Amino acid sequence: MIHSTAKPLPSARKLAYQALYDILEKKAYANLTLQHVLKEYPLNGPESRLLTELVYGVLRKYNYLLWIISRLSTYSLKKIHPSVKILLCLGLYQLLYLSRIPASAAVNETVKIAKKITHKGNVGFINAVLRGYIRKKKELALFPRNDNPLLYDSLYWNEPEWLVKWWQSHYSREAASILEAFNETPKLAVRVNTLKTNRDALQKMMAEKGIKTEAVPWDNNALILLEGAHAFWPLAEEGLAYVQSLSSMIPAAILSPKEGDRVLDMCAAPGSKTTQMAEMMKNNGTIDAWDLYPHKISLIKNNAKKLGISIIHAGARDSGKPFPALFGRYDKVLLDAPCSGLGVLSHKPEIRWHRKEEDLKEFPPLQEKLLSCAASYVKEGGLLVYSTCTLNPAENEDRVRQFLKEHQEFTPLEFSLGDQKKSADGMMTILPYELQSDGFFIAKLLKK
Ligand SMILES: C[S@@+](CC[C@H](N)C(=O)[O-])C[C@H]1O[C@@H](n2cnc3c(N)ncnc32)[C@H](O)[C@@H]1O
Repeated sequence: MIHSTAKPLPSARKLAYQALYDILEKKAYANLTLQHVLKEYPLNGPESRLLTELVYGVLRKYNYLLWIISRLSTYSLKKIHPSVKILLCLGLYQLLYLSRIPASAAVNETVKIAKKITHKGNVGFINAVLRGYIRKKKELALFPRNDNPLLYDSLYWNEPEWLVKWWQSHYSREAASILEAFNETPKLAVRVNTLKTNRDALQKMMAEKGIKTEAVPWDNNALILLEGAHAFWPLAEEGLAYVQSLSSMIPAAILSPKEGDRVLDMCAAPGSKTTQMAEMMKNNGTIDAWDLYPHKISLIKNNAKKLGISIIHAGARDSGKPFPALFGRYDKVLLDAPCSGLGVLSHKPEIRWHRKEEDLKEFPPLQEKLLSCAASYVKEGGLLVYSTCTLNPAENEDRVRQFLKEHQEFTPLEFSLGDQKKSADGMMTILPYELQSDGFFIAKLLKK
C-alpha cells in the first residue's frame, strides 16, 4: 500500500521505533523491514538517512545501550517493557553517537513518541533515564577490562557473550580483527548487469548522478559505491545493476557457468547468484533455481524480470530430497547452503542478537544432506561449488572434507581471486576484514 500524500508522513524516529520493534521483538530482517517502511513512507533524503542510521545504529550497539540503561534504571532490564527499552535505546543512541542532534531534541522527540504509545508512568521513566544520562554520562564509562573481561569484550565489540567467546575459541589469532570488522559500516557494492550495460558505462552514468564509485581489481563486474548511494536506486529499478556484497559474488564467479550450460542452483532465493550466473551465461542456456519456500520463488522471478533474464526456471523444492530424474544432468551445480550466517554480522547486525549458540548444531546435518544430493546432479566432468556466508569450520571445511571422503568421484580444484587470495585444498575462507566485505566460504569440486 502506498501512503496517501494527504496525510503527513510519520517522523524518521517514529518509524525507526516501529522497525526496531519488529526486528528485535518479532525477529524480522532489518534490510527487508527498512525496504518495506521506505516503500510505504517515502521519506525525503535526510529523514530516510536518519531512519537507516537509527535502526542500524541501535542494532549494532544494542547490548551497550542496554547496559547503559541498566546503570541508570532503578528497575532491572527484565522488568522494563520491550517497547520502553527500544525507545530508550533510540534516545540514548542519539545522545551517545549523533552529535549533530541537540540533546534536548533527542530527549523531547523520544518522549513525544512515548506519549503516543505508552502510559504516563513509562513516559516519566523514559524522560528520567534519558535526562539521567545527560547528567551522569561521565560516570558511565566502561569498567576496566580486568574486572570482567568477557562482559567488557561483549560490550566493547557489541556481540553477545557466547559469540565473543566463540570467536575467541574458534579463530583465536583473527578474533579481534573479525570482531572489529563486524563493527564497521559496510560499503555498498553492486554487480553490473552486463546484459544491459558494462562497468565503464555504468560508472560514467553514476558519476553524472553524483555517485562516486570505485572499481574492484579482482572482479570486472563489481563496483563499490563510495558516495551518493541514495541516487543509485532508480538505476537498480531499471535493472542496470544489482546490490550484492563483494564476497557473495565469488561463488558464482568460481563456478563460472558459460553460454549454453545447464546449471542447477539448489538454494536460490532471492536469486542474487542465480541472476549473476544468468548474466555470465549471456542469458543463454538453462538455470533451474530451487528453494524450499514457495513465497521466496517470486523474489527470484521478480529479480530475473527486472534484470532482463529469461533462462531461469524457478520452483519450490526441498533440495534435501533427491530427484533421480535429474541425476547427472547438470554441467554446473551451485549449493549456496542455508547456514548460521555468522559471516554477515556487519550488514545484518540483527543476526548477532537473534542467533543462539544451540542453533549452530542444526546446520551441519542439513548441509550434509544437501551436499550429498548435489553430488548426484553433477555430470561427469561437471563442477560443484559449495558456499556459505558463515565462518564456522563445522559448516565449512569439515563438511567439504567429509564430503570428499564419502564421494571419491569428486576432487577439489584450486582457484584464486586475482592476486588477492588463493584457495587451499579447493577451499577458501574469506574473513570479513580481508575484502572489507562479508565473511564467506567457497569450495570448488570437480566430478571426475
Ligand atoms: C544462503 S540462502 C541462498 C541465497 C541465494 N543463493 C542468493 O544468492 O540469493 C539459503 C537459501 O536456502 C533455502 N533453503 C533452506 N533449506 C532448503 C532446502 N531444504 N531446500 C531448498 N532450499 C532451502 C532458504 O530458503 C534460503 O533462501
